[in-house]
Amino acid sequence: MVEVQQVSKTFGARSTLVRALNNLSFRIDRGEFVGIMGPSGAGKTTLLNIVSTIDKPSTGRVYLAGEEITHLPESDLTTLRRDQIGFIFQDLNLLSALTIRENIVFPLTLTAVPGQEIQKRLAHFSQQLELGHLLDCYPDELSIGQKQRVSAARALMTKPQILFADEPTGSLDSKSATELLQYLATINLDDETTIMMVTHDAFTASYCNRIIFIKDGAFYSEVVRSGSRQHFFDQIIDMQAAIGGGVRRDRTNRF
Ligand SMILES: Nc1ncnc2c1ncn2[C@@H]1O[C@H](COP(=O)(O)OP(=O)(O)OP(=O)(O)O)[C@@H](O)[C@H]1O
Repeated sequence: MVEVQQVSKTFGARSTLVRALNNLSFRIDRGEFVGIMGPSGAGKTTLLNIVSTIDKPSTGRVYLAGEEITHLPESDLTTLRRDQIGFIFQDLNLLSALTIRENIVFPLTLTAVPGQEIQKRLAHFSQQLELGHLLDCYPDELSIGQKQRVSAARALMTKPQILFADEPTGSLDSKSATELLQYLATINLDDETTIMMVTHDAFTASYCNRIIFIKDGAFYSEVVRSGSRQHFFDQIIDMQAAIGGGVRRDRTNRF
């Protein structure tokens, strides 16, 4: 579903040159729920931006659902984003002049999805994410956690093949975070939505099936879940300790 081949990314030039990604390669199969972790400055957000078509690599290739996206013209990227990709990013990008209902259906307004189907999905996702009572409110009237759930519902409305998430629980209290993660795990299992999620948090990461650790823009290691979530969490914590370099560690027991 995702293939990253020898991707490098540099910013700036000469004395200000920063090598954010350095010859990075990996793949994510359809239906996987993969976490990207690593120390601050490792290149996680740069990687997510490149794989999710927001930015381009300096060198290397990226394939999404079998299609090389690295050299696709902007018009094709727009279609790809609209039809196949969902985003849950930290800056929620909700449109303040629109109601929650309008925000959630917004990605489908320019598609051929029939109105009846849009209403069906709206009912489904607003029920799943407990947003039914908020549909006529405006974003400014909602808490951060509620806005994050709206952002998730909006991302899921197009039934994306792949969902990209950047610290999706970053601004949530632990109850809301757990609910959102459980929901992501459910759509990953039930709808086979492939998920790639950047996070610093081992508890959040423990909902994934596999974690790719990067350091200094390069592949460092990976951990695959084989047993309980608690055991996976412990393995992630151990890898964070091994990788060092300013990784935030939170051993708090949230299970
Ligand atoms: N637009 C940019 N211009 C210049 N340098 C950049 C730019 N974006 C990222 N960088 C640099 O690239 C490196 C990787 O940054 P990136 O944000 O991808 O790391 P990260 O792993 O997501 O970090 P954090 O965990 O702190 O969010 C850092 O050294 C950063 O300063």
